[in-house]
Amino acid sequence: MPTAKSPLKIGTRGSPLALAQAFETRTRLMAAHGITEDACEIVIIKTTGDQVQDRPLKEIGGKGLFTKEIEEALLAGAIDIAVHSMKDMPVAQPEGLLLDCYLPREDVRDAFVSPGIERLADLPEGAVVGSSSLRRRAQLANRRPDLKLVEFRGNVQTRLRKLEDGIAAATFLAMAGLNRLGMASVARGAIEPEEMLPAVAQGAIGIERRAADARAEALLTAIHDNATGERLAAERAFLRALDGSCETPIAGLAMHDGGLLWLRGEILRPDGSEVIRGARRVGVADGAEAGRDLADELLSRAPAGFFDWR
Ligand SMILES: NCc1[nH]cc(CCC(=O)O)c1CC(=O)O
Repeated sequence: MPTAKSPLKIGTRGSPLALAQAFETRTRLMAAHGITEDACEIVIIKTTGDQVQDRPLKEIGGKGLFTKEIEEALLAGAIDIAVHSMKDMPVAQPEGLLLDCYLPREDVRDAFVSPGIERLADLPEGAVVGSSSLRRRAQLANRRPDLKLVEFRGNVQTRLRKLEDGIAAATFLAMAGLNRLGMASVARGAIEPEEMLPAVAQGAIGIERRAADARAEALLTAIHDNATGERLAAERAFLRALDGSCETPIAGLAMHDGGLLWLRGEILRPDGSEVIRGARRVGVADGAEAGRDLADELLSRAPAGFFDWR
């Protein structure tokens, strides 16, 4: 058990959303184990993704822009557990680390954010929308080739200011992040998965640890949400089989449905000119296999050159 003398060190990025997720993790650990706040110390770690604010992330390149420094701190023993947005996590972890604890998942949907327009469908012909997400950009270009897409980065406040300044008529954020920041009122509404399939693992928080750390394992087992684990096993296997990362226009969502796991996935050309969709319904324990199988199917249906952007 962590004590005030040897507290559990919880590593996190310093952004408001990352901190909210770290605090939620600490609260759950305290409730599950009857430990006090000073037995769980929050340690802020600056990552490459945090340092570069002026360029689209895909230009910086490389996987794990928000995770590399945190995983190094875990391996070095500077922290004991690391709290992550699973959406930003590479599909495989470095040797010696394990990522097998998930908190109950938040809203998986994307939010439609606009000062003047009620719904995505109400955007006028040729409207300017801001997003730096390859997935959202490709999905929007596919549904609404008339829209003009501009790059949009920065935290929620920065993006809202850009909207107020008239740089774009609308933007998109994860509902989960807005909910965790107590900012759900910023969203005009949530976009249903049928209209915009979310990113793999959107809305899920994962907690990583050293594989050999028995204390961390025992602490995390008590707060793990099994249903979220089953869904992410399917979604992440799908992404892994596509060799995807946050640099690729891929969407995937698994939901429990009538005792089964229902996995939907799609891959897009970055310019949105083509989308390939598929789905599987399998037993809850077979999600990973279904994810790989669905990825194989979509890849086999993709015409030559579909992945030229890789
Ligand atoms: N790529 C940034 C990122 N990573 C996780 C979230 C939101 C929270 C989540 O999906 O769990 C966001 C911001 C966004 O897409 O609005």
